[in-house]
This record gives sequence, C-alpha cells and structure tokens, in this order.
Amino acid sequence: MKTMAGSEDQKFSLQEVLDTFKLCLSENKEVYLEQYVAGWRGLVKFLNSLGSVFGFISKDAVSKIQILVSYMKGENASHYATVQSMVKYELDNNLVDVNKKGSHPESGCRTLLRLHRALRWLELFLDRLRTSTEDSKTSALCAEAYNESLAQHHPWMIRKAAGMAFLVLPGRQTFFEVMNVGPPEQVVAKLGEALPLISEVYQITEDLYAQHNLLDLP
Ligand SMILES: CCCCCCCCCCCCC/C=C/[C@@H](O)[C@H](COP(=O)(O)O)NC(=O)CCCCCCCCCCCCCCC
Repeated sequence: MKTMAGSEDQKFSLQEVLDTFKLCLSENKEVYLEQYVAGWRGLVKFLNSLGSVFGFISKDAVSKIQILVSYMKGENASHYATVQSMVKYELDNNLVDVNKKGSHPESGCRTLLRLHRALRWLELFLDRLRTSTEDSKTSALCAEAYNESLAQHHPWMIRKAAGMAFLVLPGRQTFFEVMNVGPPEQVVAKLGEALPLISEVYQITEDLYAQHNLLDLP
C-alpha cells in the first residue's frame, strides 16, 4: 500500500488504458470511437514496452488505428463519433464490402471488427491473469485466450508467429510490474474493476455487429 499516493503522475500505467475503456460508453450505451481508439493506442504502447518481438502485432494494430483515425478526422467525421453512427453511415451509403473484398477493402466497419475480435482476446487474457496464481505462465494464459478467440480468425502462418511471440512474454511477476499499478493484489483488484467495463464495450459492439450481420466482414 506504500506506493499509492501520486501514482497518476508516474510513467505509463495500465490503469490509464483501462480508464479509457470506462470512458467509451455514452449515457445511452453508444461506443465512442475516440475513446475506443485511445484505449488501443495505450495497449499498443504497453505491447511495445514488452519488446520488438511483438512489433508485427503492434504494427497491424497501429495501421488499423490509423485507418479509423483518418475517418474520424476526414470530411465525414461527424458520422464517425460512435461505433453505432459509423455502422449506420457506412451501411446506408454502401461503403462496406459485405461478402467479398471489393471497392471498400478498408471500411471502418471491417477495420473495427479486427480490433473488436482482439478485444475479446484481451478480455479472456486479463481474466486469466486476474485469476492466475504465482506459478502461472503468462505465455500459456495468453495462448489459451488467443486460441479461444482471435486464432479462429487467423490463418496458420499468423497463428504460428503469434504462438512464438507468446513464448517470450515476461513471467507473471515482471508482467505485473510492467503494468505499473502497484503490488500484485492491487493489479488483481484493478483487473477485477476493469473487466466488466471491457466486457460491456465488447458485448455492445458484438450485439450491434450481429444485428447487422457484420461479424464475418472480409
Ligand atoms: C501481451 C501479449 C500480447 C499478445 C497479443 C495477442 C494478439 C495476437 C495477435 C496476432 C496478430 C498478428 C498480426 C496480424 C494480424 C492480421 O492478420 C489480423 C487480420 O487483419 P486483416 O484482416 O486486415 O488482414 N489482424 C488482427 O487480428 C488485429 C490484431 C490486433 C492485435 C492487437 C493486440 C494488442 C495487444 C495489446 C496487448 C496489451 C496487453 C495488456 C495486458 C495487460
């Protein structure tokens, strides 16, 4: 408990990232794109701090973030305030390749779907970290979470590369330290607080995408 005061002003903390997911939801449960993207930016920063082996993963995440940001700053910015308004705008204006890649290979909808699937991985991984014990292997927790989620959308080559990257993840203790939220009990508590929020953002997006048949966008 000795390191609690003043922790806001210290270096990168996972706390901030988790907080941005808290800010994602509007009063009527729409998902703000700006906060969603900010959450991913923070996660990428965290990933980069783990080493260059993860570069191919963070590069892909960054390019997806950039696509979304360019829409959010573009001439139709007003339609890209929330995930809901983006889906409506892109569908109403035929801006989404629905069955196979065509003239809109980088729609906001398909780009966000990739991050959305990764958010499920995050939810599963964080929950495993939360309930892990001192002798748990982060690489195993990460691989399990991945196999249950993202892996199902990835070809063999990517799965192989991801599996190899997981092997060099730091151990649980170091991992918790890099998260920079305090002693292990505090990390576990933070994860317990953050998870329901991440789950809610995930579920709202999932339901929206299911409702519009967007879960398999190419
Ligand atoms: C902490 C360990 C981090 C491990 C990250 C686990 C996720 C593994 C994902 C492997 C993705 C490999 C890169 C390529 C992906 C693309 O093929 C594929 C499909 O895109 P396409 O349809 O445009 O071709 N892209 C995707 O699925 C999007 C992947 C986005 C991954 C973002 C991962 C960010 C990880 C943040 C880690 C934060 C950990 C925090 C824990 C406290």
